[in-house]
Amino acid sequence: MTTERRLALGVASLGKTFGAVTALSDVTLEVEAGSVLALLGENGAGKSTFISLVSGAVTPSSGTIEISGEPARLNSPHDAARLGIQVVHQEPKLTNEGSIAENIFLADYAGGTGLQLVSLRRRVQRAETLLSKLGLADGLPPVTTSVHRLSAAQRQLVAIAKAMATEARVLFLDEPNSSLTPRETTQLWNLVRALRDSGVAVIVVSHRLSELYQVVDRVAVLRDGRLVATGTAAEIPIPRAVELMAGRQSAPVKRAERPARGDVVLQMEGVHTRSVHGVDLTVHAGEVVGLAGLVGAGRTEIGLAACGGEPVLAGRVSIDGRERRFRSPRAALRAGVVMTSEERRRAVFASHDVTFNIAGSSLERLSRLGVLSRGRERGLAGDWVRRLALRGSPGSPILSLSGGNQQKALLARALAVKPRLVILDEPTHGIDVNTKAEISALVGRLAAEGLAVIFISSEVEELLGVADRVAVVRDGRIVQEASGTDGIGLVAAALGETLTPRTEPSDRSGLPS
Ligand SMILES: Nc1ncnc2c1ncn2[C@@H]1O[C@H](COP(=O)(O)OP(=O)(O)OP(=O)(O)O)[C@@H](O)[C@H]1O
Repeated sequence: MTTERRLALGVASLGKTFGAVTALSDVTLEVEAGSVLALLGENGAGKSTFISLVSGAVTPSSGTIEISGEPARLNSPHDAARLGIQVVHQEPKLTNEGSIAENIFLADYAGGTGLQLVSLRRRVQRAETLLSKLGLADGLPPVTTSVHRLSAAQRQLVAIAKAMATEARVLFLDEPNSSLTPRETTQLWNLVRALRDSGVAVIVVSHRLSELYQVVDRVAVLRDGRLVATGTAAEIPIPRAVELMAGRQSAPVKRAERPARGDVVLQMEGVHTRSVHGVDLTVHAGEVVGLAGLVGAGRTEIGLAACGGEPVLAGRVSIDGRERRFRSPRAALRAGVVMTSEERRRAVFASHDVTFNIAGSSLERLSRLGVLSRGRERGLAGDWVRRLALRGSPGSPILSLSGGNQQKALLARALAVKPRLVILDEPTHGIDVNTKAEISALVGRLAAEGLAVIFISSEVEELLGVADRVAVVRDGRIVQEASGTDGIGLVAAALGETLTPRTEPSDRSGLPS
């Protein structure tokens, strides 16, 4: 094995503007073969733009790119792929009907001709060989298994295997661990280490810094589109990275002291829906109740049952002591119950601007005699843009915002209706560390003013910081409840250590029952 340092990727003075917005400016960076680089930055700092430029999806406005020491002109992702650049996105685009083997070797269909160049049997063999070379043979079901049967973590592994089937030399992983349990993340990092040891340059974007730092060698920090620091993980430890990302020292966000909880706002008694089985849950005014559990455990479905998103088949849902049978989320909204969706892409009003995306659920309140006041709409949106430090002007198309900033707009839309009860489903997915802490603090302040909150999160640390009480959900049931820092801490520890991938058949949470 050679000890010679080889550059896998080099960019010089790389920049990109979108109209008046400078997304990336004058970035010069080198990434060695056989290393893992963390690309850090707050929401809107330019990370996705960097990936898009280097992977040929977007053309730079300025600067140069070198791949394996050779200048590269990338006119398409295909050009970049030929030169060994691959990107695995947070939700990998896999063909659900296809098997693992078919997905990995999709490129073996002759481009555009529909011709199958390699027999199925051969593909199965090649997939098995590749997976065992990558050390994944035991982490995945047989390669003939259909991809739609896989967990989020297994889909990530298949997407990486697919990227490696093309002999990638530079692999970008965009928020690969954001929906994974700690155990799944460990498995993913083992794969990343194996790739690094085989000479691949792996560049990882993630807002879950403590997990990310388990695997990275070097760190590069972007702020406002500029590269503000590079160094080893030891030279730029997490607290320093967070400061560099923000451009200021971040004061620890203190948990807001809350007065004693108020009256019961939500009461669910023996609630059954298609996927919820006999749930009892009470949330008081001024209380934040966390719902913990695996992706797919039924946390979202409990929220949907409370807000008219899923028909209640049996049991009772009461708001402020009155039984309600909401026929739709819109009906629940009128009663002051609102839920944010974890599926950002479906929840944004894609063809509208930031203002409408924030004010969209408050239009009745902003209207007089049925006429919408544009001034009040803009005022409301502007207020939330400031409160959430949302990066993007109120008049910008929502899709021109970075992912994390779109997420903030959705959160603002829910809070702007001044609800009695808000159900937040993974509200900080894709949100940077500082903003995440600010959002927890904001939720705490709103609770202190009397809001009742259900906070769904797969990040146990976050629940520890924000929730007064945590209910653990498994298979559509609440299997455990805990309150107080110690109780929640115990639940958090149990979740962190024992969660297992969701395709495992029997006991899926491993929690003490
Ligand atoms: N197509 C576009 N049109 C206009 N502005 C854009 C476009 N794409 C990105 N931007 C802007 O460029 C800036 C950088 O966005 P980018 O998506 O690269 O950030 P990011 O670091 O990936 O953020 P996040 O952590 O939220 O994903 C943002 O201000 C964003 O609004």
